[in-house]
Amino acid sequence: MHAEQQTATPVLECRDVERRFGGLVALTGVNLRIERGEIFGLVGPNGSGKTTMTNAITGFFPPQVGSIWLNGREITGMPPHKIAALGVARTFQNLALFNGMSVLDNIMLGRHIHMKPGVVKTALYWWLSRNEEVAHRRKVEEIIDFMQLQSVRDELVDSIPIGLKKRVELARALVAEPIFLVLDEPMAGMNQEEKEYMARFILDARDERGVTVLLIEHHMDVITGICDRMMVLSYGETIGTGIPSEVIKDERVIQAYLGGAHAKH
Ligand SMILES: Nc1ncnc2c1ncn2[C@@H]1O[C@H](COP(=O)(O)OP(=O)(O)OP(=O)(O)O)[C@@H](O)[C@H]1O
Repeated sequence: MHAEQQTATPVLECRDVERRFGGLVALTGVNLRIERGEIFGLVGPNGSGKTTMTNAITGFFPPQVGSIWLNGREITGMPPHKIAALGVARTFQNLALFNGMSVLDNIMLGRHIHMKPGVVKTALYWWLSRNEEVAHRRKVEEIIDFMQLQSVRDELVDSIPIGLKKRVELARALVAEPIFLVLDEPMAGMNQEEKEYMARFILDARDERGVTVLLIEHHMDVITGICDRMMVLSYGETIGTGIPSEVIKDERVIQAYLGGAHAKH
């Protein structure tokens, strides 16, 4: 999808977002519009505000100024679990898996937003709960197949390599059946082959599961390879937005980021 295919209601819209931490302005005047089915890249040097942006969108650190909209509904200031329940899933820059638990159980945790709580219900309507559990398990198995994790499904998550751990994180996000997926450096620490696999899974998540993606990534080859559009942050401000092949030629972007020590290929 390209910019000219804009839909009436974007999946995600940020209007004039500002986030401060004490005296530090981590984001200011950030406007962002992500259309349905886009893979949107967010790049910038270390400390430019990328993770702050994901934390603002997912409700962990709401903006103090501006607003955030999901499918036309304002979500500014909602707690993270409510935003998750509206269809936003994320993976974290530093792995957030539960060591000591299997790959399967880690992925199963991603279903919690679809599980109905209540001991009473479980006790009185055990048969209904069982049906529900079967449905959750079916979804989890579907995603394990989709992410090609069958061979490690029963392994402890601590015992598998980093490339597979990142895949488990993506699987856990996908079992939540999100409409919008925020990926914070999903390829960090990966070798070339693992990066290519991950890029393929992200494309398939969009193409086969209809997920719209915000992708934070330092590797510019990944951004230019799979993103429809991108935005560049520098010191909390937007310095470029558009189609990757054009944005990477912008002099300001080259100065702030691509020509700097942070660019990785
Ligand atoms: N919880 C916080 N408390 C205080 N300062 C914070 C907090 N989170 C982020 N910051 C500051 O906000 C600025 C932006 O940080 P952020 O982590 O969003 O950058 P980033 O672009 O994601 O960097 P990196 O590529 O290193 O992950 C930095 O100066 C950082 O120190």
